[in-house]
Amino acid sequence: MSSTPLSTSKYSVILPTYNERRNLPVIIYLLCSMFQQQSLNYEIIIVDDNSPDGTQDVAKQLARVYGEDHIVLRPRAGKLGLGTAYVHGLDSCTGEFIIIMDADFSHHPKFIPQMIEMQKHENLDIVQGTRYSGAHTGAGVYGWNLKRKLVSRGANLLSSFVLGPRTTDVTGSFRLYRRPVIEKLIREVTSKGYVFQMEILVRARASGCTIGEVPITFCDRVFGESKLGGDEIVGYAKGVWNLFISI
Ligand SMILES: Nc1nc2c(ncn2[C@@H]2O[C@H](COP(=O)(O)OP(=O)(O)O[C@H]3O[C@H](CO)[C@@H](O)[C@H](O)[C@@H]3O)[C@@H](O)[C@H]2O)c(=O)[nH]1
Ligand SMILES: [Mg+2]
Repeated sequence: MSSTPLSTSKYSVILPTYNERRNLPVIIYLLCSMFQQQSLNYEIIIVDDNSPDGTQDVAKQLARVYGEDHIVLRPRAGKLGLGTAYVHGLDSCTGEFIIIMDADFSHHPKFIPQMIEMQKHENLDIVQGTRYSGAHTGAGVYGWNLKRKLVSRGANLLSSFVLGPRTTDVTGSFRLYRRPVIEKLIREVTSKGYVFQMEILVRARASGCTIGEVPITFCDRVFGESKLGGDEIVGYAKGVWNLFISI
């Protein structure tokens, strides 16, 4: 246990899950251990879209182990998309700060203290984990094939070129927000799927939010499969266009 807590604020993690039964126990263990070691006040909101693999049963067991004040299950009836999962989870958050991340260990909780530290030190609205800056720290993507790397780089280049958000990783979804900031931005966002991350960051820049970046390593999942399909890629391109004509 550290003697001086990093912060006295409460942190709410929104963890969207779809078929993450095998990943959930470990990510929850890593999150809870990190928050306890840092003496931070926290809750984890699991937004599960009725996963057929029984993710919700595992979530309920974890709530019994770690306490229902720390693990909150907010299920939905079916697979309704990643963007709307955050909107749904946000309604149940009680912390002053919101952390969004993936449940498949691609986003390691060890980076969260750095994100909190940077937010406090620079009094920022948003801190995002970036895979595309700070390569000397080991930041980057590990485990993706060339096609997936090109899709990710292409998506970032497209939005940088068209929308100029001036951050290095607009599609990444490991972020810390001040709660009022994400609550305001989320009301403006129209995307439902993976494109949500890019839209919210572009809108954040347009409305003058202060944004910091912490380099992160993104390792591809070990268990299960990515839910990113061709329709999400088409949806992304449409999202860039819609923002271009509306902002
Ligand atoms: N509730 C819910 N959760 C979902 C859904 N789709 C995906 N998820 C959850 O969202 C997280 C990310 O999904 P993955 O399928 O693992 O995404 P990825 O292909 O690894 O993509 C990652 O990189 C992208 C950019 O490069 C990111 O845009 C994306 O958010 C994610 O970080 C996982 O926890 C997954 O269970 C959905 O429709 N509903
Ligand atoms: Mg993943």
